[in-house]
Amino acid sequence: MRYISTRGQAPALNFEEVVLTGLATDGGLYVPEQFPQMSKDDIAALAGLPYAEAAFRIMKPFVGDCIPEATFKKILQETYASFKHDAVAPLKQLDSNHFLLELFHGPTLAFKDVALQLLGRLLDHFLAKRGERGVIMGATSGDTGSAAIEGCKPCTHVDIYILHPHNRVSEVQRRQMTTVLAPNVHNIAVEGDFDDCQAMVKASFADQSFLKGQRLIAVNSINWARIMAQVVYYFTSAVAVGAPHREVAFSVPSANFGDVFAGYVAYKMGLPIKQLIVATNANDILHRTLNDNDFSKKPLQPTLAPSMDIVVSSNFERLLFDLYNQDGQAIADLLQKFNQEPTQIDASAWSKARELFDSFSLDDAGILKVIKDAYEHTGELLDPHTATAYLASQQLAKDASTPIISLATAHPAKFEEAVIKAGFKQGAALPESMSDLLERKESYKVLPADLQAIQDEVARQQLASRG
Ligand SMILES: Cc1ncc(COP(=O)(O)O)c(C=O)c1O
Ligand SMILES: N[C@@H](CCOP(=O)(O)O)C(=O)O
Repeated sequence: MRYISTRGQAPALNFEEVVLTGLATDGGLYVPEQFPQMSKDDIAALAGLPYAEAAFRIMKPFVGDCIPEATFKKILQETYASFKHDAVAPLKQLDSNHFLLELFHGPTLAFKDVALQLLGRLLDHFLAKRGERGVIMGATSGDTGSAAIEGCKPCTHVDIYILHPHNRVSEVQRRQMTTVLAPNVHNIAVEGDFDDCQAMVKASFADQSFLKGQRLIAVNSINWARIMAQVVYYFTSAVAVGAPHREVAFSVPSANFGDVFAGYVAYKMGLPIKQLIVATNANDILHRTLNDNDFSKKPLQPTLAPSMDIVVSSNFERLLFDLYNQDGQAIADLLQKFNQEPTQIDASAWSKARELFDSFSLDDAGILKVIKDAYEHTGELLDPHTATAYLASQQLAKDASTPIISLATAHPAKFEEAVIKAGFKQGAALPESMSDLLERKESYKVLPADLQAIQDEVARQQLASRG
């Protein structure tokens, strides 16, 4: 399997190189040159398999011969043994046709664990084989950070720097990152928003001279392995409700577009997906683009679903690249225009997207109402991100005979403020392993949203720890 850049100029890479490279040298994101295909029989054969075995069959074509089969199987078994639920991503039936895919049974209670528990292990495997160390820089609006730290903390070959927007993540989210006091873990609270953090991480890939030759690695969904691992639960959940003999729809809380793009990859691989609903909070750029072809930025608004407080959505570029028939130059031109002024995507590309995608946006008042109503009707306490997808699935489902699966992307215990504002006396309880989280010692540095200041800090820490 070869991977190519969405901007068309960077060299093609294999899986190992893609995992260790992050952003392409032309500023694009890597995607497989062709999507591997799963036949009806391949998909049907996933029924009843342990999650790690299904993951092996679905991911193997992406990995190619970069990892020996037995080693990859072992890595997957260890990865998914870290989840609290045997099914890893269990499906709960809410009514005759509506299902909730619980993706929060990993160590940090969000869907990011599904991919980041794997990515940490893949990085250790490749770096150990090469006898190298790497520096990870990641941006988080709340969940990627802790999942990346948890996934990479045991890695003996990496130092990790996570940038989060200061005072814009929930207290539980912040503490899940800042109370990990391992010597290779560094937290930076940036006086800005998530877009600032993500832009500085991407700029650091473009010019890595501050690292004096050390390798820079991405843990955001820039990294293809993140998307690849998320493709698996689209297959496993669809098979559980009748695929490949039946079409399935998904409703996905969305922001950086990595999760729903993984659904698109599953569709391209042959999974019979009838509809992908992109659900957003009040930061509605994805909804405006998909619904009205209004591809324009609006100022970022802090919301009660803070992990989705994103305007510049990284992975949308991967979808555009596919819709534009892999024309990297056209993507580079479009994104340059988008950065300067409101624009539109090409009409035929947009129409193609509309055949599969629908979209939805929900403000804070709506989120609170959904949390309350869903609890009354189903007994499920939804987190504020999941709430957007839950309502979207009810309002946008195409027909009553297609099962629709809403992705539950985080555990409500991470978002006490929203749960209390929705009318509950207290937030959901944290699991036993985290019961003392609010008393643990924290360590993080507050820095301005200034690239030089961030890179100086990383370089200083690297010098101090590695000499
Ligand atoms: C809880 C939660 N739900 C949904 C999302 C959106 O996922 P994506 O960025 O892959 O679109 C995120 C993070 O972005 C998240 O942390
Ligand atoms: N919502 C994310 C934002 C980063 O997205 P990623 O999927 O590209 O890592 C977060 O919680 O940090």
